[in-house]
Amino acid sequence: MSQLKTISHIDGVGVPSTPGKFKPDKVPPFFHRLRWFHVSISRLTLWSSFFVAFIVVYYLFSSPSPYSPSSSRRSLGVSYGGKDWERHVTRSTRRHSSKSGGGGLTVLVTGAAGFVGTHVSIALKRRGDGVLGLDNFNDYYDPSLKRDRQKLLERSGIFVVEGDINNAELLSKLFEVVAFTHVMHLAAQAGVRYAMQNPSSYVHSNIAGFVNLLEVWKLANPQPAIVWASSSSVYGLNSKVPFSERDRTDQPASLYAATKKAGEEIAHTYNHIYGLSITGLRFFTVYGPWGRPDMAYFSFSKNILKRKQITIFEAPNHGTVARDFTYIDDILKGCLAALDTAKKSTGSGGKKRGNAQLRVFNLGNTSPVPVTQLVRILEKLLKVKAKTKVLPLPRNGDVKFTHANISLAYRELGYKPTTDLETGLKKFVRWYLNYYQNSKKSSW
Ligand SMILES: O=C(O)[C@H]1O[C@H](OP(=O)(O)OP(=O)(O)OC[C@H]2O[C@@H](n3ccc(=O)[nH]c3=O)[C@H](O)[C@@H]2O)[C@H](O)[C@@H](O)[C@@H]1O
Repeated sequence: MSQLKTISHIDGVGVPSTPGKFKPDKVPPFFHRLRWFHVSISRLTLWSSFFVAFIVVYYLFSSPSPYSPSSSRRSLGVSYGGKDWERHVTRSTRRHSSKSGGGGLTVLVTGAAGFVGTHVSIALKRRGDGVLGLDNFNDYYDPSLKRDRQKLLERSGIFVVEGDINNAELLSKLFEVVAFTHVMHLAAQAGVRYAMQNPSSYVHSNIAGFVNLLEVWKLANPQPAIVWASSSSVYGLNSKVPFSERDRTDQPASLYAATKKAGEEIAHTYNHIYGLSITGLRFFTVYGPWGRPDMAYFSFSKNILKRKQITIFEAPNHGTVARDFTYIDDILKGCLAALDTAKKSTGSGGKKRGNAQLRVFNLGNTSPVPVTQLVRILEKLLKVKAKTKVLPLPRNGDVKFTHANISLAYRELGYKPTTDLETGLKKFVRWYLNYYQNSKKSSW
């Protein structure tokens, strides 16, 4: 009876509109079954609605509004925020005074799981500075190498926030939680030749990402002092050697170089309008342990060991292609010196309060080495003869040579590279064999 009531109350179908014509006692069994079926469907619908409502309410109350700052969030597929997250961030940025005189900086390192980023972060932490890493762990090259670098960072007490430099909300949150005194901005789309394949990734990271960071830094209070990675590639087709910071940089030979050059101009703008202290470092073909698999010294080593052919580019008329290869430890010293000599930004809350420092330095080795010589050294260290093929230098952004004049960096930063290519490659090869062969990891 209650079943019948339910049917008539919720579901009008099957209830006669004309009373008297319908005699429930004489309903055939088929109609009973039909009614029972309707009851079940209605109950199912009711309970499903309750269930859906419950899920919606639960979601609304458990996941905080994206506009509430002290909450846990998911953005670009990465979670951040919340008490636990903040505890990691705060612990990582705690300073420890040290005998070496360090320990005075609180640094955000973007691209911390990258090659230079890992080395710089660990060096800062070791001397007592507070360090927080930021990295999006993209797959431009094998992300497992980045994850292994992250483990190294974690062992040194450095927390790496997983996120993109284009995520303004995340960046603002970081500056809300920590009063960073400095930023070492190394996150970028690297690689000269890859720009032909994926041009937008260069615009996304090296231009849009950089502007996004600057927009956050200009508003930060205190504004941090910024040191960032430019590139020797800005010299482009410049033929005057060695390259000096005063030389022209308006002839980039690749989109990569153009985005780095654009970064230098953008840095000028933010320094001029907002009083941000900014130092650009023009790195010259940096190499060493935990390096980048897309670079020639790294991929040559892999292919030589696998007895695969490598391609060596040559300039027109069998001309030599050479690079001012610079060892990571020397670059590292230049980075720390740039941070230590960086003056404070002068603005706050988006307002400039005075002129701020704006610098650009070459960080090279001052002794270019032909790529053929790089291969000879690797053959000797790996004890394997390389199978080589010589091709003309492709028109995809490569330049014939690079050669740094480092007198300005020497004067202002005390920068003095001490590692020749063979010594540096010896250290790289030792690391490479240990990392890939002894640990049985598959190489990139
Ligand atoms: O100094 C810099 O600013 C730049 O240094 C490197 O760029 P690159 O010097 O081209 O370094 P590699 O890709 O390792 O190439 C080194 C040399 O090997 C040559 N090469 C490369 C690849 C190859 O298959 N064959 C070959 O002969 C290149 O022409 C170049 O002369 C980095 O990849 C850039 O991210 C960085 O900004």
